[in-house]
Amino acid sequence: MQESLLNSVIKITKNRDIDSLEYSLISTIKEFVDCSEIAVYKDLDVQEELTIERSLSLQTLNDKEFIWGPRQIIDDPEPELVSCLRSACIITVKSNDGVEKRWLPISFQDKPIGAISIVCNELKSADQVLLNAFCRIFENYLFILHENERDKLTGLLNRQTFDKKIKQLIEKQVLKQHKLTKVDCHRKLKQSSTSWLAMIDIDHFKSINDKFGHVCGDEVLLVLAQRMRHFFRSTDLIFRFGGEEFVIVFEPTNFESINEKMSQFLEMIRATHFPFVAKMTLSIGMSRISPYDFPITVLENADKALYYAKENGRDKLCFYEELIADNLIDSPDKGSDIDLF
Ligand SMILES: Nc1nc2c(ncn2[C@@H]2O[C@H](COP(=O)(O)OP(=O)(O)OP(=O)(O)O)[C@@H](O)[C@H]2O)c(=O)[nH]1
Repeated sequence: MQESLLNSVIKITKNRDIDSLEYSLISTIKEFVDCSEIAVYKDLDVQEELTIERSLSLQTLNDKEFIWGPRQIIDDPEPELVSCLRSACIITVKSNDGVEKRWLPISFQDKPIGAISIVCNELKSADQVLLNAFCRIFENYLFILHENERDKLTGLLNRQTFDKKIKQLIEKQVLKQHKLTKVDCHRKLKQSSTSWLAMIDIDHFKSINDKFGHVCGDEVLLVLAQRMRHFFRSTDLIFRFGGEEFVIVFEPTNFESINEKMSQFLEMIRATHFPFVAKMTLSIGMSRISPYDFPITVLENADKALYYAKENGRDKLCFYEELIADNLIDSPDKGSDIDLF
């Protein structure tokens, strides 16, 4: 027991990203505690309101079979989960047939940010001690990983994590594509839906710095980052890529939807009153992420579209694929001067 426990701790602390950490935590709990369901919940804290996402779950079907549940926003969370998140206390509910559901809070810098739920027949006191210990290890390690993945000023994902995250996304798409080729008619239906990458750059940001100083420039960056977090879905990955440059990787959707969403975003930014600057605009270059693309190619494509937007009046959204189709930019073989790592 002691040896396998140590091995589990080693397994948990081997992780280098938060998604794998959640996966290890659930598998470890499953290994040591006899239960039928485990899930990790997160409070996404959108516009200071409780917005709960179930980031990962495991449901046992029988001795050998279980299913992993995907990331999902919970529109109607159970009141016990809400209480657990609000009070940072363990909440337990026992049904008449003896099945127990327990919610354990997960805190980050003393603030509850999520919870682990577990369903089992009877939670023995030794299991309770283990569960609490696993949650504390998870919390501590979450803190370290969070610090490594995030940009210090804005709290958005940093550039160093981009490569890993986009590779994971492309791998997922390739797998999906393989499955769909087996069901050809399904593929036709889904063809127009792909992931997208947006490269966003503030227009004339240097003049904000020059006029008001770097600290005020930082404040503008911070407000923009908050606006982006509130405007886009929690499942979209938002990176601060460089000084005043941001990259967003979107979940699969079709051209019309992403075009509309990004146009609304530009409109929202135009209407926002930023500190020190009454009006600020953005230029955006977009590129489709195809399953067999290299991350650098996607970035280069979005960068070319962004460059075109900057050269053609700024405050606009340009799609790489449209620019190519309309012969407005060079063919794919010509190089770009994007500086990668
Ligand atoms: N405040 C602040 N400024 C930064 C940071 N990183 C980069 N910058 C500044 O961002 C500015 C970027 O300027 P440029 O690349 O010339 O572009 P721009 O003025 O935004 O003009 P266009 O992109 O051509 O519209 C420079 O003044 C940098 O010093 C940062 O972390 N904080």
